Amino acid sequence: QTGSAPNHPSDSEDDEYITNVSIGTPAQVLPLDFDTGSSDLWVFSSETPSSSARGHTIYTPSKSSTSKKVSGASWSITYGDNSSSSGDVYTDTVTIGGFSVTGQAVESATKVSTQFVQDTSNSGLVGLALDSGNTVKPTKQKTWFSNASSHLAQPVFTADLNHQADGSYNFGFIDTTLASGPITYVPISTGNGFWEFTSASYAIGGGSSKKHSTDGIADTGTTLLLLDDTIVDAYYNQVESAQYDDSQEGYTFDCSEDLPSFSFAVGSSTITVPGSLINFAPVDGNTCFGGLQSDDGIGISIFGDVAIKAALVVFDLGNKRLGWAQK
Ligand SMILES: CSC[C@H](NC(=O)[C@H](Cc1ccccc1)OC(=O)N1CCC(N)CC1)C(=O)N[C@@H](CC1CCCCC1)[C@@H](O)Cn1ccccc1=O
Repeated sequence: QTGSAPNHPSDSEDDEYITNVSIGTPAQVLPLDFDTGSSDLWVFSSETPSSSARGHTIYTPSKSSTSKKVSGASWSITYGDNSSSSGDVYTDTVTIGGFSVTGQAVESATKVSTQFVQDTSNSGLVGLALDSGNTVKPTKQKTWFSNASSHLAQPVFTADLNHQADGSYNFGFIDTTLASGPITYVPISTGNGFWEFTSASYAIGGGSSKKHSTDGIADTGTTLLLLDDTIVDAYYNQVESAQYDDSQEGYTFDCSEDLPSFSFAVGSSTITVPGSLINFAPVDGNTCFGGLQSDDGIGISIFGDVAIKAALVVFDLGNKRLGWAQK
């Protein structure tokens, strides 16, 4: 058994990637943001204050014949960008790309932070990190992929994200035709509950590769590529008009500049992010914001959408490994 669902960028900046998910009986279809950096499936619902839910599609458990309230359960999550949400928990049938999981924990939001209220491109998140990161108390719940994996042809899923174009999340199979190069696998460390791996070196443009160990996570829920300051400073040193813009809290440069590519090691291979993907978005006039920025010393680097867009990424739970193939 397999599943295949299209995704699309939420806006002209590729800020998020949205996939339609069916919840309940009859199906209630919500646009959700798949996040391999967290482990809760939560939705705007009939329990979300209507002033907060305006502009969002909501899940109404009472309209689903297969919903069950998980008595005494609650959840609460705060993300890296300080957005947050919390609420109570139901189980229901959740179908993604034609593959159904029954008894999936669907976390219903009774509170959402301003960022979520304002971001009407999604009606919640599907967490696809490891189960250990789930926030439901008193009993942790499993992710949709964890519940699905034992029934899928293979315990794997792939992320294919594209700049201003549709992509896919495939479950239970790997469509190698989505990639231009071979898949290189690296082991993940599961201690923090993320798809966490180590990259041994990087290169800027056609330059020589520099040994630099990066401990990072593959995170579809993060827009940018966030790496150590030394790497980021070295990169923008190669961009003539680049400067650190305090108000934007990141490097900006003249939009007309040709940006160098950025390559990072995956095992004995490398993935190259073209400069065009690092010219992330205009901020004003002809000043543009970079898709490669500092990880602010948060102790872990984040290979977010800017990096994932350059590759087909294989999340292999069965073998506890991550696969990267150039696109
Ligand atoms: C340094 S983690 C920052 C990251 N949030 C972003 O990447 C947001 C995404 C976004 C874009 C547009 C509108 C709304 C939200 O976008 C920016 O912050 N941007 C994009 C636009 C740029 N101009 C400025 C910088 C983040 O918390 N991700 C988490 C998932 C997000 C939460 C917010 C909603 C979307 C999904 C998550 O995987 C990060 N995680 C990873 C590991 C552990 C904990 C953790 O929490």
